[in-house]
Amino acid sequence: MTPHTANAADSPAAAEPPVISARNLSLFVRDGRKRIRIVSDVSFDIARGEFFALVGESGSGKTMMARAIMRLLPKRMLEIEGELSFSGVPLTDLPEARMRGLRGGAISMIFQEPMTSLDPLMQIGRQIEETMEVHSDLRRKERQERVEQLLSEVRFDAPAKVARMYPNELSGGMRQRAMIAMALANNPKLLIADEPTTALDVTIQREVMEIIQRLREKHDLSVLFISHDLSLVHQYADRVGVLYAGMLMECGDERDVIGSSAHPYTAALLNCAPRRRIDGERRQGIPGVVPSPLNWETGCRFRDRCKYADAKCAAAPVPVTELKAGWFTRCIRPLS
Ligand SMILES: Nc1ncnc2c1ncn2[C@@H]1O[C@H](COP(=O)(O)OP(=O)(O)OP(=O)(O)O)[C@@H](O)[C@H]1O
Repeated sequence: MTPHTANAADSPAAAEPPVISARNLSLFVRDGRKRIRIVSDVSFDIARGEFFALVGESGSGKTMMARAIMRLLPKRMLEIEGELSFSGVPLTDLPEARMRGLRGGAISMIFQEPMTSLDPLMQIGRQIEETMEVHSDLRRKERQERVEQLLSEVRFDAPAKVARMYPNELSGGMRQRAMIAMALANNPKLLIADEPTTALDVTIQREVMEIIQRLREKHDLSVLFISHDLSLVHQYADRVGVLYAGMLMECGDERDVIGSSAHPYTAALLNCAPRRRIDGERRQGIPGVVPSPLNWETGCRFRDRCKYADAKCAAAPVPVTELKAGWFTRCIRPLS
């Protein structure tokens, strides 16, 4: 399948391999003796410094993609087929010892719930220092200085004071910022952010997004942003991948995917998004539910919920069509 990638020649990072490259990637989980495919034939690249958003309804496979990149689950629980590489290094067969060096080092991740990463019994500064102990050879004094520098980068006015605090002394938004500081401790190349702002109110959400954006610009960080929130994606992403029932239905520049959605699923998702409500349109859910991986059939997986579908959509696997350089869709009659 053709890679879902931006026009490489236009990219300033054309000479170096993408930070993330996925080719015909499928993921499988085990349920007893059954091997269940939960992601099918996904291809995309994330270039250096690029903000790539993965969107889709609950159960579409976004989190499992992130887990595959971080290799957070052992092979017996999450199997990877196809190619997945990080800055040219294949991740699929990388020995666990080397993967541990990348995780929390060159690749780091933040979650919706900061307490997934933060230890409630340890001071914030100490926790950030610990990640540096694993991945760097900085001395104690240097680590402590870096902790304060990181905390001020995520806009704490009194970093030394925050370093001595425990997670329960911070508000939700402050905890999220502390988690970002921790994720940045070892100068990652890739930050995976899985619904990092979903639990926060709108003002704090903006603040966290602005921090991620600023850090990304300052450190040339690539971001894989997993979200349901298309208005945030519209505002911050360079490129967007739309995942549905484990398949990438559309992928391309934010301007194309959000601005002129080619796949009826992208259009339907946008129709549910708050941005459209502001325009005065009524919010509509997409009728029906995402099919379970146990019930995937040949043909387009969205067809039962698609208002444009006919018999042809069920007949054969849907090929990927390139609409223009770097903009792909998996629909036999794209809207654009
Ligand atoms: N151990 C498992 N056994 C069976 N199915 C699984 C297992 N783990 C995950 N799945 C299925 O994999 C699919 C992808 O789940 P995933 O959590 O990646 O979706 P998501 O898009 O991140 O959803 P959300 O937005 O709710 O987090 C879902 O259909 C889920 O039911």
